[in-house]
Amino acid sequence: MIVTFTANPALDRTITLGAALRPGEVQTADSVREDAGGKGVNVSRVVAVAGVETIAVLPVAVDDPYGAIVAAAGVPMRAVPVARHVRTNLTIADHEGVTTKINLSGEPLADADAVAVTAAVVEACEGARWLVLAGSLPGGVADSFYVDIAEAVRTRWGGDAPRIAVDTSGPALREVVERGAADLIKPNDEELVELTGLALDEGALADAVHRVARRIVPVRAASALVTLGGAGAVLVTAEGTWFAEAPRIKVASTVGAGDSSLAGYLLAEHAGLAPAVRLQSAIRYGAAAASLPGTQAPTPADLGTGDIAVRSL
Ligand SMILES: Nc1ncnc2c1ncn2[C@@H]1O[C@H](COP(=O)(O)OP(=O)(O)OP(=O)(O)O)[C@@H](O)[C@H]1O
Ligand SMILES: O=P(O)(O)OC[C@@]1(O)O[C@H](CO)[C@@H](O)[C@@H]1O
Repeated sequence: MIVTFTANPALDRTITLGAALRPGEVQTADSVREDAGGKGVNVSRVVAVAGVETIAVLPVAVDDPYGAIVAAAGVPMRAVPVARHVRTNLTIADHEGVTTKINLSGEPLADADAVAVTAAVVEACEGARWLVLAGSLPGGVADSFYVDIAEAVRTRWGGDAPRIAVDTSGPALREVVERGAADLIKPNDEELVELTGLALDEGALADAVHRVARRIVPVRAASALVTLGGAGAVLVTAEGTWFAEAPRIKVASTVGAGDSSLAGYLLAEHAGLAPAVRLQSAIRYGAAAASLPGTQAPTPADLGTGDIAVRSL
């Protein structure tokens, strides 16, 4: 079972244009769609459609329509009633799949609600193999919120605690890494640069990612899946480093591609597959997500069948 926790969920509204985005002008959209988003929800959606047990723990006000949208999407959920309402994030995808995303911070989470969601995550982790802590933190909680949750889970479940994957950014990611709280982190290249303060040499991107990520793995995080958009992804563990290029696809919307990669990695790990195969699964799921509109979750049937070459670095 894979438990996810999304501290700051989002309703994702995606507007698709039949032309390039022209800032400052009035344009007519081709279509609009809404998906229950937020990084952990996206991971749970992919895991659920792949037939693996999952539960998405979410702070959702009782009168917030977001809860019903998650349920309608078929994502098993543990909704923790809170005072705040879920934000709406906007994506504009142009005719070539170029994606402009505007995220809101959302309302702050009250102290008592933060205590309630922490307790719900701890309880949901009984018997789980992985806990995924994902997305930005809402206002009102400390930058160490994910670290505090990880500690609460490990204190409660001891040797039976799930392994913990974290996909966040900025100060929340820094706390997780400085405190060595994660078994797996999933930064993209920009987040890795922000985290380490080190630049990536564009000429040999995968080798540069390997060098920079080695400053963190395995001492500050047991492993890292660093996604590089259309350039692929690098997996760094104590045992080795592997790089795989992404397949060429027609991009519809890259929103949620990173979450699908993480889900693909975890599904392969859950199935007991080797690191290189986990990386291939991450790449396939990420590429499938990028080829689908909005924040649509890829199913196993959406995955490409072409060879994904993996290189050991
Ligand atoms: N243009 C693309 N072509 C092919 N595959 C892509 C493309 N963009 C993304 N992918 C796939 O998705 C994975 C994750 O993409 P990316 O690094 O952009 O994630 P991210 O920045 O975490 O995204 P998000 O936060 O929106 O989920 C890549 O490793 C790759 O496998
Ligand atoms: O503001 P955060 O929490 O960092 O990111 C939120 C978000 O952009 O992440 C998902 C894509 O990864 C979307 O469903 C959602 O809108």
